[in-house]
Amino acid sequence: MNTSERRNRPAGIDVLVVDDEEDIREVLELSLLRMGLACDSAGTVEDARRLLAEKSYRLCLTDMRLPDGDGLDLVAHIQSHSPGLPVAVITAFGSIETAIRALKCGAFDFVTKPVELKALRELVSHALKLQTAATPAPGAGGATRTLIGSSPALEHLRAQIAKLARNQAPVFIQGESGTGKEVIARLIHDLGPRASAPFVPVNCGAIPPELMESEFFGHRKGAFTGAVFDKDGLFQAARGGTLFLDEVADLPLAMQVKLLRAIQERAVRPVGAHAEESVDVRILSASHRDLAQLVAGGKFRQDLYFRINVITLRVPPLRERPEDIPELAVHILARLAERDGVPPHRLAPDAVAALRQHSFPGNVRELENLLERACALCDGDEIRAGDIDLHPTEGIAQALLPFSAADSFAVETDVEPGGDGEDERVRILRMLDETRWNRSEAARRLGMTLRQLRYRLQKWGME
Ligand SMILES: Nc1ncnc2c1ncn2[C@@H]1O[C@H](COP(=O)(O)OP(=O)(O)OP(=O)(O)O)[C@@H](O)[C@H]1O
Repeated sequence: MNTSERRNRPAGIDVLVVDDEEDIREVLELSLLRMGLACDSAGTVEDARRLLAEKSYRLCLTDMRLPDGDGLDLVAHIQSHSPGLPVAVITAFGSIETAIRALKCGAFDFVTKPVELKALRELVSHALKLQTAATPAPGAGGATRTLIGSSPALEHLRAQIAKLARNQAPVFIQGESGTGKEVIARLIHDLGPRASAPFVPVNCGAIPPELMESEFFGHRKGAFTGAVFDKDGLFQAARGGTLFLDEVADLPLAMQVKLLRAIQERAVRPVGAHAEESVDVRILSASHRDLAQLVAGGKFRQDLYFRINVITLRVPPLRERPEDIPELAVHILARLAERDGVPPHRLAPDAVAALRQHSFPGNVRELENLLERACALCDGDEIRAGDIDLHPTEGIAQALLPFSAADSFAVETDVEPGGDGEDERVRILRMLDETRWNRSEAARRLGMTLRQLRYRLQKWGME
């Protein structure tokens, strides 16, 4: 570092750089200084610990291999002594396993060697935003209240969400349909340093396979018939923010390979383009299916599974937390009332008791649908048990069951009899029956798009 650069050094110390190679420390310090950040540096875990005990920093950047330990020791130390301090690790090029281990230990992000200025800049920018991001304590008010419920399971989930919002690790959200996986993904985004950038949800099951590459990575004008303009893909749309891959298990194997590459390289190549463009996005994904089982059955790539599933968040079904039902119901009734411009309906005690006993295969979405119907059917502003139709098409579902099981042999489908997928099929068929096969209305009531519904019907050979 030359004298004039030393003179320009900002007053506070922002970053602790830990690397045993002096040249690398110098390069990092210089790069950070040019971003207006001052650094301290340490060459060993012990020196780093001493500095951490003496001063407070806004970011710690550590190499993995140090003479007296490794970067993970430091990540663990910071987790227990300064949990608010974001720590990022520098890993050797290609050693993705190490990066994943670091993320699992609580590192907020990683960069690979040789450290590119652009990647460093993005990392620093996210780390510094963490200091100002809205990160209420678990259980506190604020944004976490968009996730309704106070059961121990939900409080635990809320605490995990607050933690995960602070790092950049890919998270896989597993839970039955309608449990709130998208609500949770949004929260992780909203509470983190990417909150001011876009959150882009994509239903992987709803994109026709032949359009997938262009939808995800964009295309150049003339790349194929109909490509009359350059078009950005979902990765570009989520730049700086979060890409939420909902129903990730529905991705065809060919697309899984391309996605893995994009995630690993942090770069995409639009269809018809010659060069890759780098994209900085955090990947969150979700499915109601058991990805590990799909991997075992050869339907999901193991390498992609490990990449997107650094941390798994399990969302419990509503029947495992019936104590959340009254609170959710009040919230849903208030929302319906606001939508319709009327005072909210109240739930009579016998209605609450009936709801608490129901098994809710469709989870919170089913509760929403039940309450919407009950509001329309009840007299006055109180919903009584008799106004709630818990099994609107019970007989029909039973009649459909043998058909679903038999059909699953004839049609190439990933629905295993008795599995989650079959629950979904019964739910969809019930709704179609209830709406006299009005697909748009059924999709609306099921909380999915018409395209998503059509995709499922096509998959089951029913359209
Ligand atoms: N804890 C919750 N608090 C408030 N609303 C919730 C909660 N859980 C779910 N919901 C509501 O339930 C509906 C379904 O939630 P969401 O779409 O997030 O579920 P999902 O698990 O992603 O479903 P799917 O697997 O079918 O895509 C939404 O209207 C959402 O707002």
